[in-house]
Amino acid sequence: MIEKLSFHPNLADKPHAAYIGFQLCLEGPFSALCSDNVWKQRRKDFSNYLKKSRVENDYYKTFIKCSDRMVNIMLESSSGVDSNALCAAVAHDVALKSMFSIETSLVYHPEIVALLTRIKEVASILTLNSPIISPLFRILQPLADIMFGKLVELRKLILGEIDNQLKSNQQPLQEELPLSINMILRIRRDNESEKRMFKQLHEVFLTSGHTVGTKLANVISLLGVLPDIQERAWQEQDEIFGNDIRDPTIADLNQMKFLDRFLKECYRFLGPPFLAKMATADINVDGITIPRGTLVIYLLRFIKLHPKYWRNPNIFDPDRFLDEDDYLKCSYTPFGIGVRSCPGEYFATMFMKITLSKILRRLKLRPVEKDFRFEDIKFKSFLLLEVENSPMLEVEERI
Ligand code: HEM
Repeated sequence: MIEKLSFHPNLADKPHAAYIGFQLCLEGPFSALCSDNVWKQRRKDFSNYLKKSRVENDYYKTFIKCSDRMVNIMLESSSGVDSNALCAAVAHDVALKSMFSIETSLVYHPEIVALLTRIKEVASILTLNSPIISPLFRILQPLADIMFGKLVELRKLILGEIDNQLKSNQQPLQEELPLSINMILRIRRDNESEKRMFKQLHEVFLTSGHTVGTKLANVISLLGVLPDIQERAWQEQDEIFGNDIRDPTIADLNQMKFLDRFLKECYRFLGPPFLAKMATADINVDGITIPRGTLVIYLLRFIKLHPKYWRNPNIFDPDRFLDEDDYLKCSYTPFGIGVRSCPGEYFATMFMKITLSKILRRLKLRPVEKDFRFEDIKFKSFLLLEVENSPMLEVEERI
């Protein structure tokens, strides 16, 4: 049923009421309607800029550089690693370099990262409470504008840099420019408003940086509290690399089957808790009619932990994915499903695998608070499901 619904052309719009927090700051594929030309064009852009060949050829070096920097910072953190702050910073550095062609070192500026984190939290809270907040929307809009106004400095920096890049590209070859510049060129050509430009840039920034930062931090927390799993993941790295300290190649990454299963199991616990869609016309599926205008919410959290679909669903067991055929494809959808599914899946997965490979080979992680176990982890529902009480992690170098 979910599969049929997800690929149904009349059930692909993200209803504004359900994603209201994000409406305040996004205006691109994420929040536009499928019938809207903005969605078609931006979706094409995202898909083009995030395709496999581009990720492997254009972004690989950035992934390696940023993950090296992150491992070094972890090694220097004598009082323990706050994976949330570190991963958010690294992910935004990666996003700015790959999508905006801007070199940053946010890893050394926790105050900017803290601001970004607050903003995304407020947007998530607005979204999750939209039925209550919708009537107050008019009152909240100016407040939100003031709050997002705090991003002005960062925007200025980004736009200033983009302007420089535009000046040095008098006759730009669209394909070779970063995603953000291509978007701006088109927005200016079509005389669209500055506001729209900010929103679109913010969308690129948020979708590429926030999601990856949050998921990477959560995955590292889980690794830290699951010592047996961490050991198995390290053994796999040891079998592939032995004492060789080279960077992982694409072929190496493809060999990391246990790491793949570990990530999938992390996503089963940590993917989006829900997806919301709107029927734009009557839909008939399996004898059921969903009338036009119906808000359809997929309760993914419920499905991903339901004993009908998963053996021992509350146990963290990457090996359940060894016999994947046993599981219904649609009970596992961390990147969404259908025409609105996430175009950044390969980008996110590749960066995360490179970073985890580097961490596993060099470091052993354990919670500073010795008794902290997987069972102590609390999950909280934002737009993505997140770890609420990430433990500070102690780092030991593997020799
Ligand atoms: C671990 C990281 C990520 C996760 C878990 C994730 C998850 C998701 C989910 C669940 C959706 C909604 C799908 C739906 O409504 O059916 C989505 C949409 C989207 N994601 Fe991601 N994402 C991640 C990384 C990225 C990255 C790195 C980018 C871009 C660089 C990106 C860009 C987008 C865009 C543009 C959309 C909107 C697609 C549309 O509505 O047509 N995401 N993502």
